[in-house]
Amino acid sequence: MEVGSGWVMTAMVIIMSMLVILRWVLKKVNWLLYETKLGDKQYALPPGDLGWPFIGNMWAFLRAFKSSDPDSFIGSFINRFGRTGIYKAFMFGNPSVIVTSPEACKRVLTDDDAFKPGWPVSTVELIGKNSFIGISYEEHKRLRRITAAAVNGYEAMSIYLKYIEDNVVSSLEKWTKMGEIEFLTELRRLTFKIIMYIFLSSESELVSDALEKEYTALNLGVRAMAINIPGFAYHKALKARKYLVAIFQSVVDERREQRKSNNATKKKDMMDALMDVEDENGRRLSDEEIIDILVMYLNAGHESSGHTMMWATIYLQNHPEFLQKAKEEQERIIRNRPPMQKGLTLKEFREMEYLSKVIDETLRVLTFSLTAFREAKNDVTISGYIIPKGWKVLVWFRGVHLDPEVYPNPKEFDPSRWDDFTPKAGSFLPFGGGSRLCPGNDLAKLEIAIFLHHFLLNYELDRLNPQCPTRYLPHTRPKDNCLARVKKRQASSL
Ligand code: HEM
Repeated sequence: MEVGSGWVMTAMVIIMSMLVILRWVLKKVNWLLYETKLGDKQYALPPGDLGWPFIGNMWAFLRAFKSSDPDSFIGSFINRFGRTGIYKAFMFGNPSVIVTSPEACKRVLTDDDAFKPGWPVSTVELIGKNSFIGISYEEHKRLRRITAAAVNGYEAMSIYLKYIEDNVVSSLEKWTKMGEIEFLTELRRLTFKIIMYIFLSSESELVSDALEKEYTALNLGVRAMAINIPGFAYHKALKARKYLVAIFQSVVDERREQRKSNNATKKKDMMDALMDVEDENGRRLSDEEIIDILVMYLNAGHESSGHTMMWATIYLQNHPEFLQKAKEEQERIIRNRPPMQKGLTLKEFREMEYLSKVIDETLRVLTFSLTAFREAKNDVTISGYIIPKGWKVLVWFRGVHLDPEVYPNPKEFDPSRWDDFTPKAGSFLPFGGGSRLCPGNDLAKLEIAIFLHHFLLNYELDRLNPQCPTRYLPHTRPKDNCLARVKKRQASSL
């Protein structure tokens, strides 16, 4: 009996030792594959670890972002390697460096000589190789100049203000009659309708709703593992892209026909601008190029604004004192309005000082765009560490916005932190920075402000599950998409 248990013990010790050795060996695979070949430079890499073979740190990333504490992912780097603000890791299939300090983020976003876009291949497949994340530096510069002016700036905003306001007002009114709604889903439909109008002059709700559904599937795939097998999110996303491309192709065909028949009375929209643009050799954009730009812009231009509107509403409702202050400002704007004026003006939008702080604070706490991807064009030194040529760089916006050393008590929603406070360079990046700064930032803020203006004055949100847990992938949202009733605000309900 005693001899038998001795054997069992020995076998267990051997198995345990083998497991420990196996773990050690596996942990060294990525180091062997990616670090040793750097020679002496490997010693100047930032601190961190490249995780397991193939999956790298993705398991840890997904585990954290599927839990209630997504920041435990970066937290584990800080705990293990200190607050260096720059860590090596293996993300989305590539050896990478994650930057989380304002200085490093700013440098990566603004140094176009050292960095180029570095989105995962799977993302480029879904958004399009001719979209801004797949084209050359020069081509990006040219297409950006043409498209950005049409969505941002004073002129564009004054053109779209009335359309946005009319649709906000009618949507809010409609929602009060719909009973229980997924507030987020409805906001996304609203913002999608607006961006469809700006780009395609389309007002068809049927087309708009059908496309928006496909975008939901597309976005689920963007943040998922790139497994192209039926049933997986990435596979569904590829199918959604195919469908979107087919629809946009028919829109392009139809527009080309219209233009042939010289329908000159129609207003010019972004589609016309894209069809008219010529490079220095007189070359025009192909259908594929136009379609990829549309796929990208229509996606970027609605998800983010819809989510931000929802969170601003939730945060305000959770803080009656801030809601009251924001409401009073909007009431003041209405009181000071000339009697004959109908609807908001850009001047009034600029006077919404407190609301602007509410929006900035929402953008910070939410950080809709978790990260942006770049790639080092050469060996680059940041904060004394080397980022080797070809390695990906993840600009971790969320890390900057929720860093207690940059924003005390960072998870607390507090618009007053913006009183007499100008964030130092690189520490407030909701729209990114540098040559790829979001071209829709003004438009997004305008949409959100118009929505909050009308919501605060006349409505309230009655959530069915106010304690509903939050999901962080693909974007931060309540699990139930904010199931709620939108009600007319009673005079005494504050
Ligand atoms: C709250 C709303 C929004 C947020 C938080 C947001 C955030 C961002 C961020 C962080 C980037 C930078 C990505 C990078 O550096 O690689 C970006 C880029 C972009 N955004 Fe937005 N965005 C918003 C609204 C919009 C709107 C309304 C539009 C369209 C009208 C838009 C169109 C784009 C495009 C086309 C890019 C790529 C720019 C380039 O690569 O040059 N975004 N956005």
